[in-house]
Amino acid sequence: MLLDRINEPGDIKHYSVEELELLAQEIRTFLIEKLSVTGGHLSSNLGIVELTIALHYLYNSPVDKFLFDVGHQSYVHKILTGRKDRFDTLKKYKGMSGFIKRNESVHDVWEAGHSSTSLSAAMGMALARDFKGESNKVIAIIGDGAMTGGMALEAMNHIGHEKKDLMVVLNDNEMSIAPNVGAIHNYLSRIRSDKNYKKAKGELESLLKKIPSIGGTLAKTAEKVKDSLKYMVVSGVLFEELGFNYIGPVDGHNLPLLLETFKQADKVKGPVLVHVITRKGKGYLPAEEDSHTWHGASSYKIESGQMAKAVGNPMYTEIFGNALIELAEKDTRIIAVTPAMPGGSGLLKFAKAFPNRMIDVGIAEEHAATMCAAVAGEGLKPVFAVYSTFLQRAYDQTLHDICRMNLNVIFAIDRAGFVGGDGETHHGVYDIAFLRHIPNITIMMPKDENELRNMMYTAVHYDGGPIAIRYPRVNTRGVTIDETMTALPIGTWEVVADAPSPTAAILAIGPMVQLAEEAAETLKREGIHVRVINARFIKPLDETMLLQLAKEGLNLVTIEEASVKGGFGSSVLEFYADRNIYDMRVKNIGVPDYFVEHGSLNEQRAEVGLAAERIVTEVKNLLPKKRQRA
Ligand SMILES: Cc1ncc(C[n+]2csc(CCOP(=O)(O)OP(=O)(O)O)c2C)c(N)n1
Ligand SMILES: CC(=O)[C@@H](O)[C@H](O)COP(=O)(O)O
Ligand SMILES: [Mg+2]
Repeated sequence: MLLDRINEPGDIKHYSVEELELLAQEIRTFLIEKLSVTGGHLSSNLGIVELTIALHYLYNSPVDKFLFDVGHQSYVHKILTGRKDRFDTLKKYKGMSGFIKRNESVHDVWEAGHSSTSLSAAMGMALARDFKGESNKVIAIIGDGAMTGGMALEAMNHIGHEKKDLMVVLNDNEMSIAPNVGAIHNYLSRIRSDKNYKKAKGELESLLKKIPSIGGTLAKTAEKVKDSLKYMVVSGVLFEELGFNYIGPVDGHNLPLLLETFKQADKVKGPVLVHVITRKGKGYLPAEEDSHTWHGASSYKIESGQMAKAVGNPMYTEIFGNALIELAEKDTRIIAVTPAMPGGSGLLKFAKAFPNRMIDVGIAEEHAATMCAAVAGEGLKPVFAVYSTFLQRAYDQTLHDICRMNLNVIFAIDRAGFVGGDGETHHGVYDIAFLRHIPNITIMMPKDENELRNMMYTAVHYDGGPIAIRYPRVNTRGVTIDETMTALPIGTWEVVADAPSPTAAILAIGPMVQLAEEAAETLKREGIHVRVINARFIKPLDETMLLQLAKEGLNLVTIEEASVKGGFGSSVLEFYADRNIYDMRVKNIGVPDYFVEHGSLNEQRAEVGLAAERIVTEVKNLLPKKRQRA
């Protein structure tokens, strides 16, 4: 196999085009085999095989810089840069990352995970290169979905102004995760059908030449018509107007054509955009026909080496999607908004039930947030469904446009906590810290699926301003679903376990409540009695309960699967400090101040000490010294 002989990009430089095409077939087979065991971003990587081979064949990584936008489609790059033998560890603990990782290879020059950063980075690398008087290539590989991200447009605006030598390869497969949306997508679609334009233009010219005498005048008029037609359809005029040299569209699976195209592009001075048309999932029919389902690891489950459609227990996401349908049936004010994640956010069924009430804005979290503010300002009930990590993009819009005007936006924050295989770029562990200090916002987290439903009911019937529900990327607790949903009194916590004279109280949020209950059982067996509190409102705190705990003189342990710095636990400390209550002994357990890498959820929790055993230890550490010795 050709693949066996590849340990670095230079190993393919002497291959013939026929051998490169054979290599592409081998890589596709390799990807399907490996990912049928490990999972991963299958369809995006199957679609970028020839393109990645062509780039490594023509250019010299790492001197020439390859910047993969998002980085989920960098498996072929990893294969060609000496990591094919690590694919059994893909997204595994201490194994190979599913994204570009600088500490993995010198060929990995720009990390991502969040979309639309590659063009800004390419501009930065070109700027630095020119300052240093170097002459390497800077090549950003960005998908049509990522191109809808605001950062990409900001960068293009600047690149077109500076006119530095750099290349943008637009990998256009008409798909984001779901089918791509937006005016840019529509524009690209028109270019993709460019052959129609060429045909129309040719026919128009030959027709005019046949008309004697007036033909000339008509031709001039027609020229204007043709030019206006050009401004509607012709390939790349949008990019040309932004200062790029546009080349394309070109078939991204035709290796000889790709090689020739890039050779042409190399002759161009200034920024050049090569528009490559690919098919997401190419080479694996189920993924070609339904690249949405086969986009990411959570979309399919591996069974006996074969890939099967998504199976498994419902996650909180499914409970959210079903409950939103129930609520929307009764409340026509409800509008669901997603930034390009309808599937991952559990809104596909909602979209079927209410086609005009599910709005996919593309990869545009900032826009989504401010749009929701305006929708709420007009008296409707926008539900902004967004992963915690991607909400980081909309911090200012949340503060400046939603909370400051105190508008009734509902935040459905999914993937709150560790996410497992996607690792540090995707963990939802900072939203408590970056939201709880903003005035007017209410933040909740359910301990189980019934509480999630009740929180959604609470949020829909709450008109006191912005309200957020955060829930994790884990299976639900499997409790029996109560058909009825009820409102929770804002700012009230729930005692889930108690004892006659507890020595301590454990304040837990979300899935940590279950760990706290387990810890309480263990402590009870050792004669140490504690109260377990489901601190289901992260903001506002249950001040009555906090003052009662102080009155009883209980030690406190707080636990959250979120940044301990600035998290829920620190808000408890602030509460007591603000009231000059200093004799409370409080221990905060949470995610420490470093980035936790990819692995399984359990491995990540174990690494940072989110475990019942840790709670037991911390409760004991807070006991009076004499009791600790007992
Ligand atoms: C800021 C941000 N929002 C959402 C996502 C989730 N996401 C990951 S890949 C992707 C689609 C990217 O589409 P495209 O760039 O066309 O790449 P393709 O998978 O089609 O090759 C999305 C929405 C993200 N990574 N970053
Ligand atoms: C690359 C990216 O950002 C998404 O594909 C993400 O990996 C989806 O995560 P889930 O699998 O949790 O939906
Ligand atoms: Mg795409």
